[in-house]
Amino acid sequence: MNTADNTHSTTAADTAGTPGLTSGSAASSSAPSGVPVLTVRGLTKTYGSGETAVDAVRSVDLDVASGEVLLVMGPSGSGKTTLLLMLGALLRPTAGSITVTGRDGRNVDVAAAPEKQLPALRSHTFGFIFQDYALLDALSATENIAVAANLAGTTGSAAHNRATELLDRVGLAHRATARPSQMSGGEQQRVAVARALSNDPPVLLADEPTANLDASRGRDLARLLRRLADEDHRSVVIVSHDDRLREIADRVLWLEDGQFRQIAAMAIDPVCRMSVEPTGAHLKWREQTIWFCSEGCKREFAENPASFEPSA
Ligand SMILES: Nc1ncnc2c1ncn2[C@@H]1O[C@H](COP(=O)(O)OP(=O)(O)OP(=O)(O)O)[C@@H](O)[C@H]1O
Repeated sequence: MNTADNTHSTTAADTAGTPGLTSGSAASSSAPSGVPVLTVRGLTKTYGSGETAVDAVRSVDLDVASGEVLLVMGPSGSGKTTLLLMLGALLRPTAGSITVTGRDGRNVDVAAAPEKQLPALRSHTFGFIFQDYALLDALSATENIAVAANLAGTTGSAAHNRATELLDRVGLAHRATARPSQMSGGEQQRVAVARALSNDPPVLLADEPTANLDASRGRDLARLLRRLADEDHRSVVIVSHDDRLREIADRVLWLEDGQFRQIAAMAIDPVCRMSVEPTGAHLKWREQTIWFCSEGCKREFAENPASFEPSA
């Protein structure tokens, strides 16, 4: 990651920070060097109207480069899912443009595309990864991927071969005939990643992909996403609360009230590793202020601070 031509203004190294301390870099939604694949301007989504209107995303600008892993974090209700759904042409924006460059080099404004073009646009441009995997339990791992390949126009033995190849790529060749209910959460999410790759999309969009995985499986999944960006030059956009994903991100952006804000104001709870606002539970330790998401994490830290040191 962070190869020489990836001179992002906010890098994983910048934002990893010391647990409990605010990180030092400002969030940047501007383009890193590299070929832009997604260019977003003035993106806005308002749900409802009149007195009950909710401005979920407010005039957001964003560029995502080829091969870049972008992590969007933020509190619950800040607009992360709304943003991701709009990027993937699953939700119409109220205003703004989303220009995506396809594998053929052509630019399409997803926000302005006619409704009848959207299914084809989605299936050739985006791969989706969801928190709950969204696999069909009546089908085997191979069949789940082959069905997605079918929808993107690859049929018969070609679809089966593609599914087999992708299962191998995510390290699950030996689970080809297993059904989702026979697999662990980590395995199911890997199948979901393979399915997302079935149409060879330039952009992968992931909504809380590690939320249901334990620490080690979450890390494995994060590394897999990083590898797909590096090896295939895919852009990967992840929205998540999971601080572990910072390790593989080229940039971390903080969304709050539908707008990107300075990430410098955030701290990392050293116990649960969540990003937290430096406004609630805290204590002084070794002349530093350590911030927590809750009194529970603060208590846990106070009982044995040394075990939560960065190197622990
Ligand atoms: N279909 C909808 N109709 C009306 N309001 C909605 C709808 N979907 C989301 N909202 C509102 O839009 C805002 C942003 O919601 P969104 O789900 O995008 O946030 P989020 O950051 O993904 O939250 P979380 O982290 O809890 O998933 C919230 O105030 C939410 O209540």
